[in-house]
Amino acid sequence: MSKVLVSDSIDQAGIDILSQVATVDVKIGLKPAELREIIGEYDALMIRSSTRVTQEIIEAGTQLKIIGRAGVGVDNVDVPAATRRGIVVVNSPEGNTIAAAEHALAMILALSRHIPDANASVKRGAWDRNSFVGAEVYKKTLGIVGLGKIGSHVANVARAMGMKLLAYDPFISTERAEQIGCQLVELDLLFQQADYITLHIPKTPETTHLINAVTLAKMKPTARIVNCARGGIIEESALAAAIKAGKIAGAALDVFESEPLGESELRSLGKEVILTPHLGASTAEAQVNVAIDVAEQIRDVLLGLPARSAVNIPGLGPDVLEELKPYMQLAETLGNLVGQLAGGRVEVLNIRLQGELATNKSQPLVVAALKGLLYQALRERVNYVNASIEAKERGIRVIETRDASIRDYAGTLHLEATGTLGTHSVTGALLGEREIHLTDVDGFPINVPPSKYMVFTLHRDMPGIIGKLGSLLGSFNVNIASMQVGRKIVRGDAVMALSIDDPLPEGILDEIIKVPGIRDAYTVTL
Ligand SMILES: NC(=O)c1ccc[n+]([C@@H]2O[C@H](COP(=O)([O-])OP(=O)(O)OC[C@H]3O[C@@H](n4cnc5c(N)ncnc54)[C@H](O)[C@@H]3O)[C@@H](O)[C@H]2O)c1
Ligand SMILES: O=C(O)CC[C@@H](O)C(=O)O
Repeated sequence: MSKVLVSDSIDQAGIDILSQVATVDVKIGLKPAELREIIGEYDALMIRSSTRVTQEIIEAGTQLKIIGRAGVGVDNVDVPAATRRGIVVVNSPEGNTIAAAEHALAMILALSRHIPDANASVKRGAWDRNSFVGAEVYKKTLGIVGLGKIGSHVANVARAMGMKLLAYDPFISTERAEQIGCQLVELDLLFQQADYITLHIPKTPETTHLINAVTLAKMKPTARIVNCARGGIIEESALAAAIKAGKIAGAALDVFESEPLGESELRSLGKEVILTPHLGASTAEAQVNVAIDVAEQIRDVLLGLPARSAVNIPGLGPDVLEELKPYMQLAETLGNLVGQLAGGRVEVLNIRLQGELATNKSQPLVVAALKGLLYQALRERVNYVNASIEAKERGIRVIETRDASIRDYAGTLHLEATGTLGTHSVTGALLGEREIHLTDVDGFPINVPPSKYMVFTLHRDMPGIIGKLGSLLGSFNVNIASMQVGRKIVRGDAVMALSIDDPLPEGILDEIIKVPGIRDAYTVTL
């Protein structure tokens, strides 16, 4: 059974899912050296934001197949190091969207009405109504930096509160911004006009210290700024100085340049500054969402299935992936099969997507086919993350063609592998949306579900050949589960596909090839 290490606090709903397929160890608060010491035993690691998964940890995780981040940001994971090692990194891009957006909105209102300090003063025994006169957000301008998932939800709620919305996001269209009721503007204009500025962008080299002494100087003296995105987008020393000097009115921060927040001038400021300890995602609902989302992906990857939100393989929405998953399994099976038929080193892989597949995203299918093709060479080392890199390094040329015409099946996938030992091809389709069927081998039509152990022969279609092969296998105690012949013309060349119950014992393939009429034979394990 696989082993999963959970090294940050994760909702039980996630642990329950992982326990269906793995032994789960929950060890919270491990020091880096302790994590490095034990990570080698585990197939999967599930974390939140506290565990730092450095290159050193990744290198020590010799069995690791997947790292699951129960949340959005993967800035605590060395993703390039994981990719190099073929480890899938998954996250939960949407599980805590609402929680983070509501935290930002709560910060805006709390800043406007001095809720934290007013609360603290009443609890101290005071009844001071004069020190906490606030400001309304109604008809005020909110500047949203980053109009993605969280920024858009903030916009929707803020609009309902009667705020005027400006947004800056160089990657979204004016139409999209207008749909959400935002006017897309340049950053400087947003800084100049906003009464409230809320940040919902990732931390990148471009966004690091986006809020600094220079940009703070562009803001209104009454402006308040909220950061529930990532620490480091605001230069904290410049922010503290600007607030002290009255250059802006206040700030609410949930995230910090260094977490946990250590010595900081921000701690010493009054009611104009609100600080929370990275609580954006900390709602019961969000924690259940992200735990389930990530645990399901870890479970899938441990079962050999693709993950829907892998950050280091081509991104696909969950809906698209759900639809493609069975076809990805088809592609992988066909890749594995054609690789074994071709034997030797494959130099060119032709992939034809037919029917409904021709209009689909092909990249995941190509990756799955390559994963299957390379399985014989690389075994468990090849996966959806590194299959393309491995194929490239081996000089495998991939040629992709599409044919939208629909023949016998809604969608078929055809793979042809040319290698040092010749060319072979296989075609497959899905029956009833999930059941894989081989529909063609080397140009001969067949219709068989693939099985774990198979034998294929290329032979002359002539009387007695099936009986002779059956007797030969019987004499070696090989039990045939099913058999089918595919031919183009009567008494011409034909292909036989046999499913057998156990692996073909050594040496029997040579005996099969000696049967008169059989020209070639292949044994395959899928
Ligand atoms: N505080 C928390 O606990 C918490 C919880 C969840 C998410 N987050 C953080 O919130 C942020 C937003 O998350 P999301 O889910 O909305 O992400 P998202 O990817 O849906 O949206 C991010 C948006 O930022 C835009 N963007 C990128 N670079 C930009 C730039 N230089 N200037 C302006 N816009 C830019 C993108 O186009 C995108 O629309 C992330 O940093 C995420 O890590 C924090
Ligand atoms: O509470 C957490 O795990 C952090 C959540 C948040 O920062 C995220 O990136 O999803």
